[in-house]
Amino acid sequence: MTNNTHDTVSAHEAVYFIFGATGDLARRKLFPALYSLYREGKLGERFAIVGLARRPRTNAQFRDDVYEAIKEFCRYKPSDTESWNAFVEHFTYQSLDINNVEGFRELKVHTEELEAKYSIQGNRLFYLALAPELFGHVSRSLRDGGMLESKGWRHLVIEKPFGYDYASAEKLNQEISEVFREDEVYRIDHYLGKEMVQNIEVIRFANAFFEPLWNKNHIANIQITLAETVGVEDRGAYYNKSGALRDMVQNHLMQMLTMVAMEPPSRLDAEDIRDEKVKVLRSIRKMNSREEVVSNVIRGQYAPGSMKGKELKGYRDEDSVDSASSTETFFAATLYVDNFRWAGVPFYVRTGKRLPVKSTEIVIEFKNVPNNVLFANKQNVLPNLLVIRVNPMEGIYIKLNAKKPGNDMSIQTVATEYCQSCLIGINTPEAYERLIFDAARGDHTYFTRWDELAVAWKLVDPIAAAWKEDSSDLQFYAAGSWGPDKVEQMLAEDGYHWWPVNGQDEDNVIWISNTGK
Ligand SMILES: NC(=O)C1=CN([C@@H]2O[C@H](COP(=O)(O)OP(=O)(O)OC[C@H]3O[C@@H](n4cnc5c(N)ncnc54)[C@H](OP(=O)(O)O)[C@@H]3O)[C@@H](O)[C@H]2O)C=CC1
Ligand SMILES: O=C1O[C@H](COP(=O)(O)O)[C@@H](O)[C@H](O)[C@H]1O
Repeated sequence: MTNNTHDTVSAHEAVYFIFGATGDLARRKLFPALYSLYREGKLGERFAIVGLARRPRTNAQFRDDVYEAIKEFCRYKPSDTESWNAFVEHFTYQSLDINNVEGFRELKVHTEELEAKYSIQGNRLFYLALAPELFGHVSRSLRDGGMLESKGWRHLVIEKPFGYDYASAEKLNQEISEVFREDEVYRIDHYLGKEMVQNIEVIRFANAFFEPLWNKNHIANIQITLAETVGVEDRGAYYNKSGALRDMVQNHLMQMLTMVAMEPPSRLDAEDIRDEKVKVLRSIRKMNSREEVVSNVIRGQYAPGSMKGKELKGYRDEDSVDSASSTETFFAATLYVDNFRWAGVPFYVRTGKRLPVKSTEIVIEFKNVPNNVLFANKQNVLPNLLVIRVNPMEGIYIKLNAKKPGNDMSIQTVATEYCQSCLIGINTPEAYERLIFDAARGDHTYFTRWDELAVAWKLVDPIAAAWKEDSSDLQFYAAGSWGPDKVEQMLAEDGYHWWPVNGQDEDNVIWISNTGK
């Protein structure tokens, strides 16, 4: 946590401004997250939520929208009328174009009324669920409209994507930093709000038997998979400019890699943790030429295919996608972290849309024992694995070798699993709940600092530039498959293979698990 972290008890006593309150993110994620926080007592009663967007809405209409959103997307369903009304009366709506400074002056008057009504001491959280090109405008209008003149704190929460490349991200950051200090800015990467991503620190730093092995001497390779079954849905216009590299790799994938690879921070403090993460990003080997990109990265695009018997169209046939698009919907790469701990250890990463399962997993494959007498007997000794299941199933398992009961030395793989989702059910806090809560209490730990973002862009920019030169390396894969064939080869060349994800499993494994399997 940063030094300016607020007391958790009073942190939620604030006015929350949702810019983009009529949009998809507000509906699917933000209103449900706020309701869950409320139901769990984390918002208290001294708070107000102001929805802002251009289209006209009365307070009553807005509250109806919030109701529908929560009914559809929240892990808690709206309670009885009395309790529901007690919650929703905290919501008001103002029609506002972010370019209209006069509208911000009206907002200031409205805000002061709300602060008086709920005894809020001037704490203001501005959540920008808007297109990134509007971030700079909003920041200026907030300042010019007098919205930053309050005696409490002001926190700016910004959605991804933060820029399109390093140059645009830097410009955006410059615009924001004319108005807000870095410690007032909370850049969302919702993967950092996921339970199991945060759990990486505990798994690593609270278990005596992992940390001594967590290095090149004992780890053969690390595999990170972010597989999605969905296609681009109705986001073709955005996605076609972004592709998997900017949509998933520059942010979510890099963030997970840094959590796995970072040095233990000396304190569990936001700045110490983020310092360690930046060091990892700086150590990732850059690809400086098209040749290096082509030999280390595979990009793919889904072609027509099928999943669970359903025919699926190819990416180029999706709405708002151009029919000759070379945008990648799949990315796989071998990355190296060139530092003492990880020298020579391949980090195999892959992400894609229209893959057979929805699953985010991190696999740590340990090296085989140095002198395995059992190998001589052609025994099937598999490497030990630690698997962190991030999404949608949450949990961890380790795979070990044990003797099969009997007279010979046959070997049996045993997997011991902690399935968190099986224990807690699907009602675990959503990433957005944690992140809104942390942003209110001033904890930056799970938000990306500017220097992290800058280095991440500098890593992916050369890849994008190499791809722009020529698209001959783009591979097609059938929707519903595991991506281009070359992806298996990428590991096979190093003598490895991708471990199955999402509970797909090999024969001959005994599970000891709280799933009951
Ligand atoms: N949707 C999602 O799941 C995710 C979204 N994001 C990011 O969140 C942000 C918002 O996304 P999303 O909700 O999907 O986008 P939408 O297009 O659904 O919503 C955009 C919102 O911005 C408002 N808006 C647009 N122009 C103005 C303006 N000039 N003044 C005031 N309000 C304006 C719109 O309302 P109106 O037209 O009424 O003005 C609308 O409420 C984007 O940066 C996106 O990349 C990130 C991760 C996931
Ligand atoms: O940020 C994004 O993430 C989602 C995947 O998130 P998850 O929590 O469902 O794993 C992805 O579908 C989307 O394209 C991307 O913008």
